[in-house]
Amino acid sequence: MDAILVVNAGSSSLKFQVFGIADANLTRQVRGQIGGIGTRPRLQAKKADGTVLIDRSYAAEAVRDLPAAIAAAREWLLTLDGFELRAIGHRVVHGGPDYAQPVLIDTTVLDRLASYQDLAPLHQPNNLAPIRLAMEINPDVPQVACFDTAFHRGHPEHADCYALPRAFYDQGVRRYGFHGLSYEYVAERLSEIAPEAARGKVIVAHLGSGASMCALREGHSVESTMGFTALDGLPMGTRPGQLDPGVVLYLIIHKGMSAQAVSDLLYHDAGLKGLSGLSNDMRDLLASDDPHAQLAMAHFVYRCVLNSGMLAAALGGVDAFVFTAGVGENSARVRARIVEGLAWLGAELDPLANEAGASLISTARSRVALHVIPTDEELMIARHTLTIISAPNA
Ligand SMILES: Nc1ncnc2c1ncn2[C@@H]1O[C@H](COP(=O)(O)OP(=O)(O)O)[C@@H](O)[C@H]1O
Ligand SMILES: CC(=O)OP(=O)(O)O
Ligand SMILES: [Mg+2]
Repeated sequence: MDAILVVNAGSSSLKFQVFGIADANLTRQVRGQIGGIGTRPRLQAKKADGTVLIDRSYAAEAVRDLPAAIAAAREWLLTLDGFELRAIGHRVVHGGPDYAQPVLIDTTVLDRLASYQDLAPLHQPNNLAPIRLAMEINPDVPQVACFDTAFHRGHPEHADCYALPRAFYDQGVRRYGFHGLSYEYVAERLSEIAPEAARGKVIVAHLGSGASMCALREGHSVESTMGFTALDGLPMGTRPGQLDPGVVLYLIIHKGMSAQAVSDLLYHDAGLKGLSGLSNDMRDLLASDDPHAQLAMAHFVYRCVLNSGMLAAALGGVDAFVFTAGVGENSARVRARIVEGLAWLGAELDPLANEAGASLISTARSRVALHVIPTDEELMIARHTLTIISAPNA
């Protein structure tokens, strides 16, 4: 069967899917991931009908980072047969000022994407490594890069800029926003399950290991909590979220930290991990009664609520609020605590629906419809990839 392989390297997971192509349509064949990288690594993959193909746990040290996960996933993917690889679609987190659309990859594109590596050090190297590998091994299989930043590129300039001298904006110092493939999918899915709300003012909270929120108006992104890099906005597994830039200056000037040491701190040792001193994995914090774990949780919830207020202001109101990604899809407790903080917007949780993992978790009288929509970044990547390889000049 002709197939597209999709690869999505996040900060705590490597996700992959195989889609069959029949009559220019995509059919999901295999969906898998290595999640919990560095904490509780687990390789899982299923066929579209739910048949388990593999479910294997590893010691934390055995898959301690993304490169190790890429190697483990590759080894398993090579055991799959029955697929004729027609293309590979990749999530590439940073598209910089150059890419507002998915693109067919060649060495020029690859070099340009590599030049954004310092703007997304936690992701970009892991997004590009599988591309290089496939170029070497399968040079004839087309590869397509799909960007987290692309969905946000229509922001008005006053939202896209920082209050810095103009030259910096022209050089690419802009508020890009990330998780765009997830927001693109959620916007589309919401238009199917709640078309009226989807035409209105919607906040989507993508709460995973990386976390951000997006304000959607009529299905289009108008604001994001993330900016130039994926450090801004909400606190995350290992990233602090919004931080006074004065802290960075203080660390360099008064604490003698090098740029690399500050980068390591902000990308690897801050966020839930830094504040709790325990773990970057929300499940560990939820299971702990350690006061530092509880502080990290309280901070996360508080910042989610504060940022919701900011996005509500950007939209001038909120018709619907959507939870997605690892924490948003799976933790009823975190959802309940965030919704408590949204009561001032008229949001009212249906606790039973929330505990049951329903798709609609608000009461009938809630002024904000509350949804849980499992994201599918890989489906968006597969669609973009198919479009690009089907174009006449591809
Ligand atoms: N049942 C759960 N309760 C709370 N958090 C969860 C649960 N399941 C997964 N998570 C969290 O989801 C995060 C991973 O989400 P995911 O969207 O896959 O992240 P990423 O793509 O950024 O690697 C992890 O931090 C994990 O703790
Ligand atoms: C951009 C980003 O933070 O992605 P992820 O949540 O997959 O780590
Ligand atoms: Mg992710």
